[in-house]
Amino acid sequence: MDNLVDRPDAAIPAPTAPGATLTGAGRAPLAGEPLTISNIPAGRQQIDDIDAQLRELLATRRDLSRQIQALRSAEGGPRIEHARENEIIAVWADELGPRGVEIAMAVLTLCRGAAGQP
Ligand SMILES: C=C(O[C@@H]1C=C(C(=O)O)C=C[C@H]1O)C(=O)O
Repeated sequence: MDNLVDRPDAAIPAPTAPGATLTGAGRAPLAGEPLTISNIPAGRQQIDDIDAQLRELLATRRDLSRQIQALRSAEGGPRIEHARENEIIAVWADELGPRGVEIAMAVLTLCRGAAGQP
């Protein structure tokens, strides 16, 4: 697929990965870096790419979280630690307000799962 991000410099090489996006500087965007688009399909492509990255990160986070929970359970501890979860929620709240709290709680719910649940 063609790169849909604005690339004023025609000499910029094509992205190496199919569907990969580049900044105007011809490199992959850094996390948190603002991206400028000039049409709706370009913006939607960016959003789809970001959503895919978020899903991958969530899967990695869930795997790590489950490993920690299993280690603690194996040591006879509780699978869930509310104090740690409250610290995490507070960070999200500081950054994003009430919606951050909702997202943090959804993330924690995903990562906790229930016994025998994916
Ligand atoms: C991963 C852990 O275990 C559980 C899962 C957490 C998480 O997904 O962030 C946080 C606290 C615990 O309820 C941990 O204690 O760090």
